[in-house]
Amino acid sequence: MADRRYDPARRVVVKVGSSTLTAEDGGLDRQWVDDLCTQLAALRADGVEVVLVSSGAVAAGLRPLGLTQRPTDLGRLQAAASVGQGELVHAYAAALRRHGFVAGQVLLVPDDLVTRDRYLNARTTFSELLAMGALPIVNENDTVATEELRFGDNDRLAALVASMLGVDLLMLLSDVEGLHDGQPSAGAPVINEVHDLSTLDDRHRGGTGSAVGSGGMASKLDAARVATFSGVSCVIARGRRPDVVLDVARGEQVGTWFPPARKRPDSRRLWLAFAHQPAGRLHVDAGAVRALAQRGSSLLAIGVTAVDGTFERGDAIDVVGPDGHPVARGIVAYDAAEVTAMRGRSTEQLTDEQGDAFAAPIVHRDAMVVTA
Ligand SMILES: Nc1ncnc2c1ncn2[C@@H]1O[C@H](COP(=O)(O)OP(=O)(O)O)[C@@H](O)[C@H]1O
Ligand SMILES: N[C@@H](CCC(=O)OP(=O)(O)O)C(=O)O
Repeated sequence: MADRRYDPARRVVVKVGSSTLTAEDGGLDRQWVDDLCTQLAALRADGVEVVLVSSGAVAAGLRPLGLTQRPTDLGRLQAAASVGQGELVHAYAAALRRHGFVAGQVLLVPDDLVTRDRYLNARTTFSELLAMGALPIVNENDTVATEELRFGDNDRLAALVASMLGVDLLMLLSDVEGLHDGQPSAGAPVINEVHDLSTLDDRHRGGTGSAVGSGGMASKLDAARVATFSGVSCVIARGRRPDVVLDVARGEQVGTWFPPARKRPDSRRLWLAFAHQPAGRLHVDAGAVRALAQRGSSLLAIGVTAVDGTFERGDAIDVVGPDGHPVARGIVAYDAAEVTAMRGRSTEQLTDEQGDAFAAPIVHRDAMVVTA
């Protein structure tokens, strides 16, 4: 078809938000869950590998616990999620089974992706589930995630899973037609395509979102950044649009499309860029930014102007340009005190003074991913 945006996807992550899953009374809309599963099963029957990231645990837990509205305190939110997650997966598993497919539950917390061996382990589990024809259903492990150690919203979690699995397409299904050029309630039109996320501003990032959702548009745009950097197409579309999953998977012009920004970087760099939490920041001068971003060089001490944080050798750090924007993330070869002592000095000066002990770059280019 001439008006396709991209070739039909062979491997997709579909994320559905609480705002789409919930009925008028705030509980789980089982009829919509059935309809979604009919679409997912049709894709799967066509040979497309599908991972579903579904919010809605808290929403699904409200009614069984006799709650009439979403609690605000962490303890009761976690209790509601504990009850609701079972309800949610049961609803998906029952609906998929009617189409002959099996669901597998995957609950993740950020630590599962931060440590390299756990990241690889999670990736293997997904691959095995997909190879066996099952449909992984993912959510944050809300009952154990703490305020400080959360993905925060499932848009980010879905983008990390899409990046980790190297899928072709990430679909973020919400209660809006796509990214509006301003507040949807004020009649701002939907943007069809976004080729450069840096052209968007606060008008597009909007507020925190609907009453039941948590991230709003800002978290979807952050997810689009992670996806497109990872070589994954991203589409934001309305979850209740008939056949939305099938149409978006085929590349039809639905919602807002964010084409991949680059070819998929290698898996280790993607993990470094997104899953890893930086332990500190290195501020660098404009010359170092050019060397990293344009020439793919290693970061040398001479370009470092300041050091934030108390990191150890081997920790992940962000490299920040003179304007305060991150330009790269990498594994640092020295601890914070050593980098502080070395900063601004040439490799020759350092070798003259210290011998070979400080001759290596601060961050070697093989252990760095440029994100600017
Ligand atoms: N520029 C914008 N375009 C579209 N939606 C926006 C925009 N700014 C803010 N929003 C809000 O984001 C909400 C969707 O986010 P959220 O409630 O977190 O949904 P979900 O539960 O699907 O993740 C919309 O209902 C809308 O009110
Ligand atoms: N993990 C939570 C959902 C958190 C979340 O990101 O919600 P949403 O913004 O609706 O996608 C739950 O299952 O209720």
